[in-house]
Amino acid sequence: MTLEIIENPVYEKIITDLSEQQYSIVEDFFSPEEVLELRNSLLHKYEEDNFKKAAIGNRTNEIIAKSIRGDFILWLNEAEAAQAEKAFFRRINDFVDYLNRTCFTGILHKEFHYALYPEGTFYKRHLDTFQNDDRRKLSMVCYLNEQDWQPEYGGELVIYNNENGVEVPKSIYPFPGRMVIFESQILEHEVKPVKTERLSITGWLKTR
Ligand SMILES: O=C(O)CCC(=O)C(=O)O
Ligand SMILES: [Fe+2]
Repeated sequence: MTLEIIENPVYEKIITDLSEQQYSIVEDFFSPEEVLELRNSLLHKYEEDNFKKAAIGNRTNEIIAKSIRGDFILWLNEAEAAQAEKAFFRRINDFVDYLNRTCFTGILHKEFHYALYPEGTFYKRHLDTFQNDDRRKLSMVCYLNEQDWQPEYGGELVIYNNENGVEVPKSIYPFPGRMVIFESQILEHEVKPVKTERLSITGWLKTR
């Protein structure tokens, strides 16, 4: 067995960004084909009525709060994943393995869901660990919108970064294939109202 780590430039960029600014944006975590397959899989499952209104709080404290978030979600089960999601989890597992080996992050678990924001919906400013879950270490969001997504469609993710005691909001448009990774315990963020349906896959890497 070899313990050699082959350096991965995309993962290295994420690790550097996270240590310098607590978030990272990468455009090429997945290939355009993988993004398209995930998008098609999401839409297929949504048409089959498998999504449910997202809740606030953890699973024992499910209060549907439309005034806070308006998205519909479907939790993914790795063991029962179809083709597109299998490839997705392979890449995620490879990334987790890399993180654990190079940074000793101690990621043991993960959870991911598809999300669909219908026109007019949003997700108010929050911290992902408010869901009574302090095991969440890193939040990951990959956007599955169509190629021609325009800034005027809204739906930008705004991350509230703190630079030397000053809050600096950072707007990130949900362009297809774009992946945003950030420290779940540190960065508050929100999804601005969308003017057209917005698709993504979102999840958390957890320490225990
Ligand atoms: O879709 C996004 O850009 C962020 C979603 C989010 O903040 C969440 O699901 O907790
Ligand atoms: Fe969030």
